[in-house]
Amino acid sequence: MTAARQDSLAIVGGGNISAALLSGLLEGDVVLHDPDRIAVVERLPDRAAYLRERFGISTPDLAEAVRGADVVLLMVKPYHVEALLPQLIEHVTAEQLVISVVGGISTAQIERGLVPKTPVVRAMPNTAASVGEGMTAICAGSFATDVHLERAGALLRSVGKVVEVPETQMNAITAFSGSGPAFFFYFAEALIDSGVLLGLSRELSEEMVIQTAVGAAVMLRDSGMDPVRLRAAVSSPGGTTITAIRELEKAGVRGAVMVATEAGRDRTIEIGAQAGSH
Ligand SMILES: NC(=O)C1=CN([C@@H]2O[C@H](COP(=O)(O)OP(=O)(O)OC[C@H]3O[C@@H](n4cnc5c(N)ncnc54)[C@H](OP(=O)(O)O)[C@@H]3O)[C@@H](O)[C@H]2O)C=CC1
Ligand SMILES: O=C(O)[C@@H]1CCC=N1
Repeated sequence: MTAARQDSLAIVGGGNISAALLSGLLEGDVVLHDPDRIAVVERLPDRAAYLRERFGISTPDLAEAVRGADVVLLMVKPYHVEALLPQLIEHVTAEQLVISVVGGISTAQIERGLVPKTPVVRAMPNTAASVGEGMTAICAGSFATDVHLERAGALLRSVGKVVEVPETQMNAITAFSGSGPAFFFYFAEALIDSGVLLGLSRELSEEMVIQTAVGAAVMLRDSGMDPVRLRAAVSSPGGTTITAIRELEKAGVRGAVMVATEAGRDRTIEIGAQAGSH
């Protein structure tokens, strides 16, 4: 049996999200992509050397990476896009698919800087792609067809779950599931500190919080019960859990989470507007 031909990928920007994707594709129990078909454009020489060493990919210049690539992934910070597009237009053709994970930047903003009719898919992944448990939302730009969406979806599905959404939801999703792992890590940090406050060693507290988080995540995914019912099952009448939850409610933690994600969404909109105003 012949394996299906894999897309050759040119990834522009070799930072955190790029490494998460590479790790998911190349470091799991099963290697999901041929490293020879992945080129990463990274301008920091030390970082480029690290990526070559760790993943076995190549790190050529932009022209060489993009030449002949089926898919060009933009993984740079939003404020780098404006300077990047004039370089990309020199090399990217409308026969290639561009996938942008850049927070706050719309497909229209990307399309305006490329050769007319270049298909663009906007994606918002998260760093859990590194362990094959990513959550990515995708939407199509004006020139991307279902075939392009499916191609982007297939690549990102190999490192987690993918949902297709209207582009109007992308800024909210950036603040919600793009940033999402950071919120869970933040809560884990707080719980580990609280174990230390209660007199446990940091090592023991960390071990117990991590396993509790894994157990709770698997229950959320696999039990068929929603978070409200799962929490109710832990909260014995007049017991310790409901007493502690009363304190979280008094401190306004639920409201703070909502205000925080609204602020993240608003920041995403601001970033997009700043990028478009130059
Ligand atoms: N981190 C995350 O969890 C997620 C990030 N994103 C999005 O991904 C994008 C990248 O984020 P992240 O990986 O965290 O950022 P990083 O800063 O970690 O990585 C970006 C890298 O790209 C390099 N770079 C910038 N411009 C160019 C260029 N023209 N050519 C080559 N390399 C370049 C940067 O170099 P230098 O340092 O010199 O600028 C940097 O090393 C952002 O737009 C973000 O919104 C999306 C989902 C999740
Ligand atoms: O913090 C950020 O701006 C990016 C977007 C989503 C996750 N990280």
